[in-house]
Amino acid sequence: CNLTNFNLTGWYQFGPSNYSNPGVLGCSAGLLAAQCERGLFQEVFPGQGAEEQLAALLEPGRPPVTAYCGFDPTADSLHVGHLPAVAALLHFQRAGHNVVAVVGGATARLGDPSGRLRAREPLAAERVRDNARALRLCLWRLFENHRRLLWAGGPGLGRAEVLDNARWLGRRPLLGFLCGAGGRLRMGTLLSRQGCRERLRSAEGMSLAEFVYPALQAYDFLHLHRRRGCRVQLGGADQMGNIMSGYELVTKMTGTDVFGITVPLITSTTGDKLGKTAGNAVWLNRDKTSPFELYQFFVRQQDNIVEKYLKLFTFLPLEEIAHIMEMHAKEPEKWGPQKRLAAEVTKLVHGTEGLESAKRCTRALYYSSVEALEAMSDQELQELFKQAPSAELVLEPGMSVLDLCRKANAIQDGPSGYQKITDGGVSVNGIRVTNPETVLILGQHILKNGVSLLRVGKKNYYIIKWLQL
Ligand SMILES: Nc1ncnc2c1ncn2[C@@H]1O[C@H](COP(=O)(O)OP(=O)(O)OP(=O)(O)O)[C@@H](O)[C@H]1O
Ligand SMILES: N[C@@H](Cc1ccc(O)cc1)C(=O)O
Repeated sequence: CNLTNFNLTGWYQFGPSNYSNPGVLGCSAGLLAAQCERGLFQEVFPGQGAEEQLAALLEPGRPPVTAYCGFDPTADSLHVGHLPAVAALLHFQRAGHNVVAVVGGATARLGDPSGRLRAREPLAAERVRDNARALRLCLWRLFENHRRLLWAGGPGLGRAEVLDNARWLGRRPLLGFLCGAGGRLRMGTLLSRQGCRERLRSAEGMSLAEFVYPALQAYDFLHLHRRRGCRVQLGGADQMGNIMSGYELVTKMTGTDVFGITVPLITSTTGDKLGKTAGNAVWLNRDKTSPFELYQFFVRQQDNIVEKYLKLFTFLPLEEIAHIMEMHAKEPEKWGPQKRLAAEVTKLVHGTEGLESAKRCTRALYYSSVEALEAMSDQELQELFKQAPSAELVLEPGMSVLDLCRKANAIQDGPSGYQKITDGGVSVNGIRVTNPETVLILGQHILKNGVSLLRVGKKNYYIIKWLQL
């Protein structure tokens, strides 16, 4: 974290992580230091100069500041890689500041070249419009879930807004833009940014549309500064170049000091940035990644990363995270930090309902809970079906457990499959069946919601959906 340059005594004067309790401390002075401690802030711009000004700006008792972060609708959902940027906005909000999430309905048409070796596939206007709508809803859900379920502080939470930059960029005539903002941004500076230099050197080069992308993002900052008094832009580490262009434009056109803060990039175990480009996105919309899958993604995190993720993705106080980790050292087999991480993130993303659903699916699939399976909605069953081999079968009169196992392709044909059952290797809805000829009974082998959970061996689960019951 590059915040070591900061006058930390200034930041810490009310205690580093106590800003989330404004009733007691009324404090945002610890905001940046606290987020730095959480590993949430990577760099601040303009480095040295920001030290005193930003400290003064966020001083307790001063009017709230507005911070923004943009998300391009290049897909119809946000993903886990976006969560640190969203969490950074939410931490500003928790410290009493106002936040704006901008959906890039205009910028997505051009495609941000930052950190990319190749241009994005162009997206049709209609597709961008649909994606933008989905992203707006997704962002609102995050703000709302956070406010309702993760904020216990009563009043004191700043305002949150979701805006689409198509509202202002879409209406801006080219000539007006070039004569205004275009006249202030310098070619030399734009060309010298690392992302631009790399792309110009590459075989593919760079289109004019991509080249002007940072200028449009810079214009967003200016627009939000004028309309909302926005002083801070947040973004992933790959956004620093664009944020610097915004800084240049706002300071030149208004003479006001503004700031940029980046969050670290979340990478996969193979080191790729988690997201659409690397094709490893874990989505935040239920139709793409179910609450259960999201929950399982976090439950599966290794010990060496889970503390970092608790700090980044949850709003638990650092002391509580330290306690969770101490308990984990004593009882590692309980996977306590992983489960807490998964629960907190699932609650933020899908609300209490989503968390219940994720736990229900987990109990049904990994703990053979018949009650959980029986309580499932059609949507949950479909989501669960994606996770385990499944079969849709029609119940025929006199159908036996052996028939069921064969039709579901759960055992081999011939004597070895038969023996698997007689050896006690098969259970239906959690009850072991050792007689292969046992006839299936409604309400016992087939649950009220027309489903059976078949287990073969220790870990092989099959979900059966009975048709035409
Ligand atoms: N894996 C990640 N870790 C941290 N921040 C991220 C990650 N992915 C995206 N972001 C940040 O989220 C914001 C919006 O990103 P955007 O939706 O435009 O995706 P992107 O950066 O183009 O990534 P991709 O298209 O590969 O998913 C940016 O500030 C970006 O830096
Ligand atoms: N350029 C950002 C998205 C963004 C769009 C508009 C903005 O004003 C800010 C950020 C990205 O691709 O990640």
